[in-house]
Amino acid sequence: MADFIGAVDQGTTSTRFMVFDHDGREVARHQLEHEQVLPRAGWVEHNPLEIWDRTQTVIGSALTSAGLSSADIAAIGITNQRETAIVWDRHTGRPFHNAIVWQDTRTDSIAKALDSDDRGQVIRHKAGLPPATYFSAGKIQWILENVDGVREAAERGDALFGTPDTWLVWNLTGGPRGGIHATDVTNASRTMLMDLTTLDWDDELLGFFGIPRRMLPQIHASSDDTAYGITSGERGTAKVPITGVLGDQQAATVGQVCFEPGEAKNTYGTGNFLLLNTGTEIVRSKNGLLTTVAYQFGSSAPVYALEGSIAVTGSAVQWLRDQLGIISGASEVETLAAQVDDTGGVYFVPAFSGLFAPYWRSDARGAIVGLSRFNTNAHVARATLEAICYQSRDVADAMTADSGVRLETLKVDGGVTANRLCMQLQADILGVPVSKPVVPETTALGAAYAAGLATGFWSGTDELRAKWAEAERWEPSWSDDQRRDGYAGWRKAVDRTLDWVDVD
Ligand SMILES: Nc1ncnc2c1ncn2[C@@H]1O[C@H](COP(=O)(O)OP(=O)(O)O)[C@@H](O)[C@H]1O
Ligand SMILES: O=P(O)(O)OC[C@H](O)CO
Repeated sequence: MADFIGAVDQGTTSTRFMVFDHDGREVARHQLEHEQVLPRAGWVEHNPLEIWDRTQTVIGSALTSAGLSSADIAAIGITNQRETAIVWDRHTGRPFHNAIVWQDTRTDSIAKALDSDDRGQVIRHKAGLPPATYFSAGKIQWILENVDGVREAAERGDALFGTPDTWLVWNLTGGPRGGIHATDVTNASRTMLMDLTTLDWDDELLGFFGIPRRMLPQIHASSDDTAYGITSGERGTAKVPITGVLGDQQAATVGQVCFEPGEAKNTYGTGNFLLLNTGTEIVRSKNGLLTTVAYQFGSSAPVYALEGSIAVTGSAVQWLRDQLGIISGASEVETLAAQVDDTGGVYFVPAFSGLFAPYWRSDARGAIVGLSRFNTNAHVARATLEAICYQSRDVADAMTADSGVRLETLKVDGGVTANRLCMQLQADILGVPVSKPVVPETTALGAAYAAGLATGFWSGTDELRAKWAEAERWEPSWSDDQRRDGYAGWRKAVDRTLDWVDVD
């Protein structure tokens, strides 16, 4: 009897496999990091074969550690870092190039050119995204133009494109021996090639980037009991149906059971991703947010979201550790920041590779401003935590402006939420309570939920909603004046970072 659902969470820094029982409780997990390949300033790559190898290992090890076999797993869900582009040979399974990761900025000139004429507006309208280096299409174009033989292979139908979900589904279902080439609506909505209204690849968008349609996977619902096939049986993954696929931030939205319009979650990891469910309505942002597909379960209508994507939040804490050396582990930032009552006038804007939402300024670079001789490492540490919260405030304000929805509570998850001081600062800076669930692994849980809904393991969203429970809550403690003045200082600091580098 298969009593469990498995979930692969293929993230930017690591890949994990988790097993959940019918109550949504974790019964097994294994996680492995992969190399961050940084060939030049601004370039970030992953080795797709390493990711595939890690995926097989974590599945096998998690099952073994819990004394389970694949016969105990009713279905698998896959969730993944989004936008990251992989192009490979359908006959050999060998990638033509390393994966170009969502953080990579090599396609700056491609993005800029699109925004210099009408194409930028067409893309915004059809795909719901602003031209930026973040999305997959420019990365595919770069591979087609810079790697020998790929364009010809793509025209012949021998080169396949996929985000990490597609790469893993194809490999898990047999690879060159009949692997299924598929993606879901949420991942497709991040490529810049899908029309949000038709949920299909769009020829005009494909034309902007010179991408042959034959390279692209079939788009399916996020929860589907047949489209993604059955695992082929290598290394502990025998004959399990893959019935859920969705991007990691959308999976966290599902794991946080944000099923009603107006419900939102914020995930604090390498970057931050705040998603607001807007229901079956497509809300086009006028304030620098993305319009994206939140999920589609089976044949039901797709549910959309507004998203504020922030590139650098938890990774700014890593920078304090690795580059400045003022802490030796991420959790130490809390102790250091708690040594002072405030930042002593310091603001840190970690615009390491420009600013994502709501600014979309690739000409910005990081700045620490407001320094006086009085300031210490502790002020910088506290300013780093505040920067995570102020960037989230920027996107929350943009969401209110776009949708009219004023958050009543912010549901949070991700690695940084272990930092209680940061969560208190978030409540103070937003002026709304911050709430963290009992199961912090909302991303893997959301993928498991999508997979389990498809097979009837769970009956529907009402059953899932009943499983959500609060573990911790932080109430705002700042006065309105303090909140207003603090935010005004942040906006001034952001201004200082703009127009810093010449992207041409
Ligand atoms: N106690 C902490 N305080 C602040 N940041 C933290 C803390 N613990 C972890 N982090 C940050 O959280 C991030 C990892 O979170 P995680 O959710 O695993 O991210 P991802 O899925 O993006 O890899 C790292 O950038 C790390 O610096
Ligand atoms: O892998 P994560 O958790 O850093 O998430 C990355 C996002 O999907 C990028 O859009």
